[in-house]
Amino acid sequence: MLDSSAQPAGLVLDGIARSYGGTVAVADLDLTLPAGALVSLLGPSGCGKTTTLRMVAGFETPDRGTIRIGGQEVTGLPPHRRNLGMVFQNYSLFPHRTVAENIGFGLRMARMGRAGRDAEVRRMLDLIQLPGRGDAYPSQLSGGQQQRVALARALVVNPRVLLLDEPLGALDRSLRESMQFEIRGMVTRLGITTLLVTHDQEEALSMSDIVAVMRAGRILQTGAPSEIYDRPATRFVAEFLGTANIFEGRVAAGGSALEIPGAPALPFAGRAAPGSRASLSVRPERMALGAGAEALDIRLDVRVTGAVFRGTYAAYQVEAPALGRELFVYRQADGPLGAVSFRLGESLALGWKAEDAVLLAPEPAE
Ligand SMILES: Nc1ncnc2c1ncn2[C@@H]1O[C@H](COP(=O)(O)OP(=O)(O)OP(=O)(O)O)[C@@H](O)[C@H]1O
Repeated sequence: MLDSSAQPAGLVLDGIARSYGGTVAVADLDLTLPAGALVSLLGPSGCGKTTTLRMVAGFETPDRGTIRIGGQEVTGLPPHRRNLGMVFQNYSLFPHRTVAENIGFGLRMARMGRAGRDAEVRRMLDLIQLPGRGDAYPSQLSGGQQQRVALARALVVNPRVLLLDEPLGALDRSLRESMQFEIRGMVTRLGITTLLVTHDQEEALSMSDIVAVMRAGRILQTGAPSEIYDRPATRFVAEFLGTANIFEGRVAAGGSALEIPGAPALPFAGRAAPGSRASLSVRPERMALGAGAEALDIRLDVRVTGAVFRGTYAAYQVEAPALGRELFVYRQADGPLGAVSFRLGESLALGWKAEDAVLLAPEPAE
């Protein structure tokens, strides 16, 4: 078997930081991309994603820290000596050059001969499923096709790392979804180490091997998509990745349940110091309503205050008098797709398992 520890990581960011005047854009960030992995930086606007990507590309110099690609330090190298491929949302194609000329541009810069270039361009056109379209101009292609050409232009030079900055941001929803599959498939086939920057949680979760959630210049949590979604480390991560029911209270004597005045104790997975303040997160789809709630660790009486049809599931808002608040519950369709089966005002049991209540760590100071 291959010893993966013998292979250098695809890309390593070691303690990189960058400030502009008094603004800290990126603060001592560590991130390792295993060779061939697609890793995304996910976070809200202004959290430092683009600055991080620009330091990897060589458009910005870190104030401190090092960047290594395939084991080689590149921190001080200019962009053209790093051998990277880049696709940006607004990194448009040359409008007055054909698709083939656009794709072959990097090879011409590298002084590859005509015949070699033509063969490579044909190979890339097949890869992006636009065979025979080399003579078209960008304006004759759809937005998704143009973005595929931009991808081909980035990949044709066999870069060591591919950088994608909101590559699907300009596309409409249905096209974005098919492009997510396409880019994911291409990265897997080529085995190219890829860093994706996005503020779209669905895009990060569906495309990545590893997601790093950023806030205010720092990474809050790094992990496989299912890991950060199901076991968020902090309230910010829980809420940025989707809807979360957050409970705040004090840890009970045994260290494994949360006490909220007036409500039954809420057991959770793991342990915390008895008497300390703590928060729990429970995803709406981990909660059960009605008959499904009977045998679960936590049961509350609730009343339905909102019900909406979401296609493959129904979303409910329910009021829990014991907690004095509303909660969100998603229920997969068991009959017709996602049909709403509970009525407004109906009183029901709500329940969840202790293992689905995730203990959150305090948010690091900004
Ligand atoms: N050239 C610059 N001069 C001054 N401030 C900058 C510069 N570039 C970035 N910043 C600041 O650094 C912080 C991080 O910006 P950055 O663009 O990296 O965030 P981002 O997460 O990529 O956001 P967005 O998704 O909106 O692009 C912001 O506060 C931004 O205003």
